[in-house]
Amino acid sequence: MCPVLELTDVSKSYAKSDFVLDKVSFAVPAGTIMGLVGENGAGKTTVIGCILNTLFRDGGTVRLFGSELSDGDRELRENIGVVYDGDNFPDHLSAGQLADIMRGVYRQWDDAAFQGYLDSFSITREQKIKSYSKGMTMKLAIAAALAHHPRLLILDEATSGLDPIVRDEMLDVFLGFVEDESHSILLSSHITSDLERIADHITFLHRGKVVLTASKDDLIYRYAVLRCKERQFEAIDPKDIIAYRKKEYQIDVLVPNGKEARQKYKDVVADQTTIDEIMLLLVKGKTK
Ligand SMILES: Nc1ncnc2c1ncn2[C@@H]1O[C@H](COP(=O)(O)OP(=O)(O)OP(=O)(O)O)[C@@H](O)[C@H]1O
Repeated sequence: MCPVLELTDVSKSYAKSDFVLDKVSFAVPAGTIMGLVGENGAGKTTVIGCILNTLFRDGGTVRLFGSELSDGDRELRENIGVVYDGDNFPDHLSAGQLADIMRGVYRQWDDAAFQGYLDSFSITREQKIKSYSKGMTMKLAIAAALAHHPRLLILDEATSGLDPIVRDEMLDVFLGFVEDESHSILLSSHITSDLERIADHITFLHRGKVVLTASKDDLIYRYAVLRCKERQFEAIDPKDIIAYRKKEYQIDVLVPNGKEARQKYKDVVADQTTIDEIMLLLVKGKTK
């Protein structure tokens, strides 16, 4: 089966900005959740804009469900649900009024499903969005994105700003969504604990480039960080080093296979790592 979403060498620059999105490639297979992480300004929102054609790409291709999205492509758009961190809808509307609009936008709009989400999120049809809390705003956006039965959900920092309880609830909704193996999610987030909980794969962006893309289980259970003294560091084969960071008393070295490294470099401590630590090493560290 072809990936639900596939980016190949997607590039983008902005006028009056040094930032360049540089040949970004990754794929999101059906039934999986891809986490997109990177420092502020790494290019996550730009990637999402290029996927949705809201930004003009300088080069590269984006394939959704095996086809390229064009501006008037209603069929493909029906199959994508999008949730942004900020304002998703005009705030003078109520959830009920939003449903009336969405019914005209999406052929697949399912009012019963929308009502089901509203009920489970404790949102009434009458209350105006302007009086919502941040959590309610996000829940409404997620309900609206899911109610037209998309196959791909794109979430740009959709869980940031939510308290741990609401976040946990939303993560369960996302996991429920991908139980259908034709569904997928691309989720950009700073909250790496969320990604550790739900992502199947993680793509790390740094200064507009993909610096690493791997399965979450590999990142957590296969990759490792070696804690080295200078002389131990010098003995490490550069081919084994993804990134390293010199600290006051030790050098942390990210390697792709902790088990192999433990056998090869017997006197070095090799720790299991976290998405946060990997991101720090990729962003603040160096490559050999
Ligand atoms: N319209 C624009 N014109 C010029 N530069 C822009 C524009 N939009 C974004 N940029 C620049 O592109 C870079 C990437 O921004 P982008 O919003 O994609 O990053 P991000 O990873 O989503 O960041 P954050 O985590 O802070 O939301 C930044 O340096 C930003 O200033």
